[in-house]
Amino acid sequence: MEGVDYLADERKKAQFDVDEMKIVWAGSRHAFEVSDRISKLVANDPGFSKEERTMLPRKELFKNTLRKAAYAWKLIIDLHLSEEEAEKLRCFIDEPAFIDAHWVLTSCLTLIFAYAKLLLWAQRNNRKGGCPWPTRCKFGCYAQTELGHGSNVRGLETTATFDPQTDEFVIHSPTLTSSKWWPGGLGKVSTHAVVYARLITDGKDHGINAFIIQLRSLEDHKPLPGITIGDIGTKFGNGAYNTVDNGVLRFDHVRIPRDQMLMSVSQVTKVGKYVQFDVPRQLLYVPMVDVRQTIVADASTALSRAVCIATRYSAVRRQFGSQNGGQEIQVIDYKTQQSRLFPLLASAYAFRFVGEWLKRLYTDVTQRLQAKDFSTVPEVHACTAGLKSLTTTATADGIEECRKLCGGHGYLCSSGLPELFAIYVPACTYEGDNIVLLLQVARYLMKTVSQLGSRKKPVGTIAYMGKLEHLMQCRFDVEQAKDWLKPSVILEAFEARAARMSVACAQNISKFDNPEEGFAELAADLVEAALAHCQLIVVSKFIEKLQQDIPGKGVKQQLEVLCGIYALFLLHKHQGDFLGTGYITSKQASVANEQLRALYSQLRPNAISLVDAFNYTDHFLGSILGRYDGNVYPKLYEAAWKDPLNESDVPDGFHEYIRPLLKQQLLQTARL
Ligand SMILES: CCCCCCCC/C=C\CCCCCCCC(=O)SCCNC(=O)CCNC(=O)[C@H](O)C(C)(C)COP(=O)(O)OP(=O)(O)OC[C@H]1O[C@@H](n2cnc3c(N)ncnc32)[C@H](O)[C@@H]1OP(=O)(O)O
Ligand SMILES: Cc1cc2nc3c(=O)[nH]c(=O)nc-3n(C[C@H](O)[C@H](O)[C@H](O)COP(=O)(O)OP(=O)(O)OC[C@H]3O[C@@H](n4cnc5c(N)ncnc54)[C@H](O)[C@@H]3O)c2cc1C
Repeated sequence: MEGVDYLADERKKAQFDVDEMKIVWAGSRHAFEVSDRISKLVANDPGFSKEERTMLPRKELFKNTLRKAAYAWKLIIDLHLSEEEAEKLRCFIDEPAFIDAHWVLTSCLTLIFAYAKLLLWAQRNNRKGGCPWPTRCKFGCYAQTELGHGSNVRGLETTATFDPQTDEFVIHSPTLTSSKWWPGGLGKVSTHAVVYARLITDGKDHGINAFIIQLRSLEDHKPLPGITIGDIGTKFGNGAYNTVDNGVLRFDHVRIPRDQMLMSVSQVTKVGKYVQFDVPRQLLYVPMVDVRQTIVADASTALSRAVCIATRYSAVRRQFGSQNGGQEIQVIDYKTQQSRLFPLLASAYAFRFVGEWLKRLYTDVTQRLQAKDFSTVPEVHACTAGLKSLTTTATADGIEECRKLCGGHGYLCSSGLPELFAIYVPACTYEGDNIVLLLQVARYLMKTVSQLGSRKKPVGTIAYMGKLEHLMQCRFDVEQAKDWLKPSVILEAFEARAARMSVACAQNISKFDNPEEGFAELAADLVEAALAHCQLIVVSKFIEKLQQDIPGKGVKQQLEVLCGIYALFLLHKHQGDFLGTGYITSKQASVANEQLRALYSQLRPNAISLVDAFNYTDHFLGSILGRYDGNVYPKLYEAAWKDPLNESDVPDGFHEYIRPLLKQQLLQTARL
């Protein structure tokens, strides 16, 4: 750090050991050390500068991303980086790129490999020789979505028709709407793709299956015969996701060998016989579970960045209240600022811990899959779908709230917030639209409720439904604000609310003759019930985290404050649910709010140190408002002069467009 630390006084107020909190945030001492080392490596390397990103035209921007990707790849090899270090490098370079897919591919970390490894899981049984999936000197992408269909995977139109004469599949795009549309890395870079298409043998449609298809020549990079590919166009925001070549792809009767079908759930034999394996068909969807859990883990990173910027700037920014010529009030001291900012800070920590937990749950399911145990797939699907939806919606909204919390300056690209928002907001859509995903959770909840009478006992995140009788009747019976700090009280409140909302939906659905009709009619209520269930998971995983041994002076106490804020903020925001289901009275809700305000006051002196614990470099934050040293105004002023518009005092176009107008005005004035 250079120069004066304008936030030094704030840092002195901390009531906890910040270095120990950094380790809690990173997940372990080892994870902290790797992150710390790699983030500094990136920050100190001018090859990874992001300064001009929002000012570059698309073509230059894209080429610059290619350069960074190649440079990063060279570093990985030259420095012998491990998979873990390479993944951190990807994260701290902080530029969405085709390379993300490439990394997954070659280092077991990237998206495509995540998909391919699961799909290939059963393929070993029917395939001898090498895997067709590219491993070296090739790039891959995941081509599922089409122009006409994204959410409705069963509605995809691309066909893969088996030709037993040649032992090949013929891949075809029969309509305009069957064009693959959106895959990242497809438009300009990928040489191969995992393509989802309808499998047809002997005139019979067997539904969606996955195929590995080479798209471009490995010699001159041109599309192979019968293949049309391009970029789908500029996306929302300057810089932002425009570093990625999301693409369009069409096939005109392209032939591929039979063994390039990923035969995880079914197989086509040489004579064209379709064989369905004794595994659930949903296995085809499990790869989406993989990426969704990664997205949950990433949400806390995006939200914490925005919160770090808004918190530091809120301590630097002063408005009103100057007395006797003294300083004005720091905006962070306004209760309204606290009530908007601190729940987001608490959410960042909450999402961190639920992300860690979800990773463990996912690792468990992958191990079970290897052992052909499919019993936990529905729960993991519901958890990843629901938490992906909850965390990405809250993070996208949270980034935008942080922009507003920074007032006018938050709207400048140099605040880092507009680009962060533009890059992040599609997370609410990709890998499953958030509403569509919550409806999946709702289906799981309705199924659970309908099976309650049977011998099947609810377990895992749905175990609370096992005590439904109690949860439907219990009442919150304490009156003091501090009672709201007891984990058992908070947990029961969230369990009772979630259970009652699910049961109410199930009862309303049962009034319809056709349950599907009931489900469709009550979809909006079902989404709310699903959200209540997901919020319960986040709250309960935060509480579980606090039951662990957490070393470091005051660290656990700070986490307790954050957990209380997260839970009570949700309770306040969704008061209608808690009151409507009859678990609490309006007096108790107002007492909870009193407690929430007290927690904000407890958090206030620690706010800056709690965001310091994220250990982000100024490079990663990419924000003048969020600078570690708080030296905001001189740097904002300096940055303005770097804008291309300020290269000359007289702008291009002056002589053509401004001068004639000025002259005209002068003439008119003269006539008057
Ligand atoms: C790029 C590099 C990344 C680098 C590394 C990673 C870092 C990541 C971080 C950040 C960068 C991310 C970059 C962006 C990446 C974006 C990629 C994409 O967007 S790829 C497209 C995704 N497309 C969707 O997600 C479609 C959404 N639609 C669906 O998932 C399904 O179609 C769905 C769920 C809506 C089903 O619809 P139905 O009703 O037609 O379903 P039926 O096919 O009949 O199956 C229903 C049964 O299957 C189960 N099911 C559904 N989905 C499941 C799943 N995923 N797993 C297990 N079971 C599932 C259900 O529970 C149900 O089960 P029962 O019948 O009730 O027992
Ligand atoms: C940046 C980005 C990257 C992407 N990368 C890839 C990629 O690499 N590979 C790939 O294959 N795809 C990719 N996608 C596509 C992405 O997965 C889809 O856009 C996503 O699954 C949503 O599908 P959709 O576009 O069809 O939305 P739609 O389903 O058309 O959604 C439109 C609206 O309809 C609503 N809706 C839809 N169905 C229902 C329902 N049943 N009930 C209630 N409401 C409903 C939605 O909530 C939404 O409001 C990417 C998308 C983006 C934005």
